[in-house]
Amino acid sequence: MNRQSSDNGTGAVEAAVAGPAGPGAAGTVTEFPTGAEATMPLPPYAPAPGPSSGPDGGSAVQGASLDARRISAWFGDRKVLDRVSLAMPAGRVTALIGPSGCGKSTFLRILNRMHELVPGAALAGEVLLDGEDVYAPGRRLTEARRQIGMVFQKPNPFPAMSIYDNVTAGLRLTGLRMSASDRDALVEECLTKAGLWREVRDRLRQPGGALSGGQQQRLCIARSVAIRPKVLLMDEPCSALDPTSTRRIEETIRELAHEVTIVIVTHNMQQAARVSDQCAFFLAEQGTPGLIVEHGSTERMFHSPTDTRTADYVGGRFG
Ligand SMILES: Nc1ncnc2c1ncn2[C@@H]1O[C@H](COP(=O)(O)OP(=O)(O)OP(=O)(O)O)[C@@H](O)[C@H]1O
Repeated sequence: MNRQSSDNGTGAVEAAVAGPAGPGAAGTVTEFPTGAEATMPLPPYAPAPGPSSGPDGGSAVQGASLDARRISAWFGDRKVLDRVSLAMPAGRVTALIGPSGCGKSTFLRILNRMHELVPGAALAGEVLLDGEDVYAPGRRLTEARRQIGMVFQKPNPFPAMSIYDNVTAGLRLTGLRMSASDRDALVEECLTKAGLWREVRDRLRQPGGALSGGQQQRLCIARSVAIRPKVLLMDEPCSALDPTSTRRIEETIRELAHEVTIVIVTHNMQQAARVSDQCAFFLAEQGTPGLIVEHGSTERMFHSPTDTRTADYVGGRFG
């Protein structure tokens, strides 16, 4: 099924998940929702469940499965992805790797319906979130973005807004009301999950823009987590950060993976090896649209890939 760019104005939403600076160079969006979509209520807030046991006695898998089927994408006449299929299991970290320009970010943006905000952009295929097509007719754009959050390359907190208000920004923009004590608990919970609570607990009323780059990125993660997404997309979330901040974010990713499905684009092969459970290797050869050459468990992709191009890429011989 072909789907042309369908933004209708209210669709220019990255919800609060994305924040004011938008996704960056390609398709920057800075508007917030208006009208009915702006006040779409969230489900009632409930404290996050504690660790639970699955049938095998281990932790129950949370998050949702995401299944991309035969995704093709165009910018104008130019096809940049060709029938890419990838299953991203619930509660796992999937890394998208590959050389620059092969369509990783485009694929990521298709997963939460951001691609369609770019003028002239089009796509074909299906994205199933726990079996339901996020592009189904009648399905709200904001609903997809609430369930599938996004963290960008460049940290984009609301700089003048307090740390506390940054975390709750998504709730207010989507119309959720909750008591002050529930809100306090949520802020602590989300900052803790993002690995930032101990560093900011005494200065929650200071502006988000006063934090370091790595702290700002963790604040953005806290903001995304606050609206309880089922999936968190991360587009090179550490590329603007120093090694210490990078390691801190990687720890956060591993901790969050217990409760949310994560899909991360990274150029850093060590990072892909450290944080992901499975990898998909994208490639666009000689001006052809990007496709997935190979995907599988991170262990296998790094130690016994079946395609020589994968071996060359993860081995640092090109890219
Ligand atoms: N807004 C846009 N308009 C037109 N073409 C675009 C746009 N965004 C991306 N492209 C093109 O689509 C192709 C895929 O780009 P994309 O950013 O998805 O690749 P990528 O693998 O994520 O690259 P990188 O690793 O450098 O971020 C590229 O050829 C790029 O030039």
